[in-house]
Parts: sequence; C-alpha cells; structure tokens
Amino acid sequence: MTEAAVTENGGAYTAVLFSSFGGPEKHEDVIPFLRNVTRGRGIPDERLEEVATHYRALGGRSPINEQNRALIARLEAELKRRRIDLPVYWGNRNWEPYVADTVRDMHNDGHTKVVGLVTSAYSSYSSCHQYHEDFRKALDETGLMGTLAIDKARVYYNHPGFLEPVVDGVKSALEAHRANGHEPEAIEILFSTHSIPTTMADVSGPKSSWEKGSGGWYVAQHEAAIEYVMARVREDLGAEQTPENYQLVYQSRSGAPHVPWLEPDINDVIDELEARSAVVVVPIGFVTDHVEVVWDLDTEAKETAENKGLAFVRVATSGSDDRFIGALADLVQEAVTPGFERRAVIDLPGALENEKRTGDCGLECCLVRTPEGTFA
Ligand SMILES: CC1=C(CCC(=O)O)c2cc3nc(cc4[nH]c(cc5[nH]c(cc1n2)c(C)c5CCC(=O)O)c(CCC(=O)O)c4C)C(CCC(=O)O)=C3C
Ligand SMILES: [Fe+2]
Repeated sequence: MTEAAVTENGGAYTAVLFSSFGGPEKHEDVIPFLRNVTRGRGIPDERLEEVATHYRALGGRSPINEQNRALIARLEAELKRRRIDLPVYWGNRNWEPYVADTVRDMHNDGHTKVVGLVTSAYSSYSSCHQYHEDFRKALDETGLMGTLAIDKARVYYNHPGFLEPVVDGVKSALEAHRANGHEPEAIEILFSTHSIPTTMADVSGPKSSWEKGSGGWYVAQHEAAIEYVMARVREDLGAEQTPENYQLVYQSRSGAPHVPWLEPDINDVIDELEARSAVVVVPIGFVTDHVEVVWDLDTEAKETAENKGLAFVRVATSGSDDRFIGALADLVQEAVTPGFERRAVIDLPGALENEKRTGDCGLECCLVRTPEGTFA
C-alpha cells in the first residue's frame, strides 16, 4: 500500500527522484562529461586534461553510476519493506540519465509530486543549492513547472545512518593499525572532504548565517560531524585507544590557482606530518567510492603517505552500509509519513533550528554563482 501524505499544495507523493553527479561510462564519454561539469565554471584546460587522466586510468569509466544503481535497488527494497510503495527514478546533473529526461518520464508515468534525494550530505552551492537549480532547470526545459513538484529532502550529514558507519569505519581502521604495531599517538586521522572556493563556503547555509571568511555551514557541518564521530569512537574504544590527532582536510581542488579554495590539501598535510607512523583517511564528505575517492584518496593520497613511509588505511564510505539506506528511506518518510521523526545527532548552534523548521538549508541557501565562475 502506498503511504502518502496530503501536503500543503494538495497532492500526495507518488515517487522518489534520486539525483546525483553522474559520470562517464566509456572513454568517449570522458571529455563530453568533463565539459558538462565545467561549463561556464572557469576551470583551466590543464586541470581538465589532468582530471581526464584519472578517468582514463579507470578505463574511461567512473564507478559512480553503478554505485548509484545499487543504492537505488537497495533503497527500493527498503521502502517496500517499510510498505512505502514509491518507485525510485534516477536523474543526474552531468551525465545520462539526465534529470530533464527523468522528469519527463515521471510526468509520462502520471506523477505530479515527488521527493528529491541527492547524493550529497552537506550544505553548499555544489552539494545542495545546485540540485535545487537542476530540478528547476529540468522543469523549465520540459515545460513541467507547476505540473510536477519536486521537493528536495534536507541535508543529512547529521543523520545517524550517515555517521554511525563512519564511526565503525574509523574503529576498524584503528584496530588494523594497532594490529600492525601503531600506537594511538603515532596515528593521524584525516577527515577528508571536497574543497570548494572559500567564497562558496562562506555563503553555504541560509543567508542569515553568511559571513566572509567563516567557511559557512559547509565547514561547520563537517567540523560538527567530525566531533561527533570522534566522541563516539572515544566512547567505544576508550580515551587511551583513541588518537588525539585528527583534523579536517580538503581534496580535489580545481579552479584557477589565484582563486582561494578551502585548505589545507590532504597531500600537503600528509607531507608535513611529523612523529606519525600511520594515517587513517576518512572520506567524510562523500557517500560512495567514486572517482574522487578511488583516485584522489586511494591513489594520490596513498602514494603521498607511502612516500613518507606512513601506513595508510582508508575508511569505507557510508553508502555501502545498510544504515545509510535506512537514512535515505527515513528522508523519504519525513516527506510522506506525517509526524515522522527527523533523526539528527548533531545540534549545530544557531543553525539546526532553521534546518529543523525548513527541513533543509532552504531554497535561499548556498547562493550564488557569478558569470565569471567565482562565487559571490
Ligand atoms: C562539494 C563537491 C562535491 C561533494 C558533494 C557531491 O557529491 O555532490 C563534489 C563531488 C563530485 N565531484 C565529482 C567530479 C568533478 N567535480 C569537479 C569540479 C568541482 N567539484 C566541486 C565541488 C564538489 N564536487 C566544485 C566546486 C567544482 C568546480 C567546478 C564546479 O563548480 O562544478 C569536476 C571538474 C574537474 C575538476 O576540476 O575536478 C569533476 C570531474 C564527482 C564525480 C566523481 C566520479 O565521476 O566518480 C563527484 C561525486
Ligand atoms: Fe566535484
């Protein structure tokens, strides 16, 4: 049976739109894909060439699409198990199936109101607002604005189904290092996320919180997530077995060199580590093991660590864990099941109130890109 709520604008949710970044599937797709990603973004050609080599090394194929297909199949099964009978459609920003084509399919199948789920857990233009824009553009392009409503679910960096698998991953990594004789004080835990321009970070989250140089909600959410994970690790392993050395680092910077992006870069941090014998790398900014993880971390950062003689363990992304699928199903239920609890284990001071009220950082969040490709 479909469990559907009547919402303010009258309709019931009858489907889910699962939306992601998209990635190439074969060599010929690589350059067209990169052109899609960087259209109007001021990314230098040399950077594109460099990124193309990462995809080439993987056979011209990003693992992201098959990972998303697997997530969708597991989500559909979990929704069925919960007796939420909503089909899950899939539409990407940068590669087939494109959001606009999927929107047309959903309309042809008779849907008028759907829940939007995205594969980014945090607030920023790239990870949140741009998905709102993708949906809006797709509706404009198909002439379905006003006919089909897509309500994007909230950010979920604070959902236990996203964070608890990270806790377990960090614990297993520490145990692996310990088994090889690395003492806690010789281990550095590096929580890694995607760098973004500092101007983009400063305006992440609702307008009321924007402040130059603050890093915005994007940085604050990561810092809070990391504190939660470390507190949970300490709770489970005890203070003695828990390294005191951990930090937020950034990866995958692009853009022109003179444009400031969030720092420090993970490779610079590894290069400068002293009195450590091992690192644990935690891809806390990502949901699945796509190219930013298997190349930028498992290949590049790993090599940086090995050159320094440091043992390297990379923690799994949460997408492989059933609790993460539970979190996605919870987000669907937050929309379709009246009174469904919004689970969150982090209270971000001054911010969560708004987030709780709107269920998101909101349509006005995480603005805005100027034509020059920088962020105002
Ligand atoms: C915050 C964030 C996430 C995390 C949240 C989320 O997951 O959404 C993310 C994820 C991803 N980024 C990805 C790939 C790329 N990102 C690029 C470029 C950029 N990313 C940015 C930000 C983010 N990116 C930004 C500000 C740019 C500059 C240009 C622009 O403003 O758009 C470029 C262009 C070349 C380059 O310079 O790297 C590529 C190829 C893939 C796919 C991997 C695969 O194929 O398996 C994924 C999941
Ligand atoms: Fe990216």
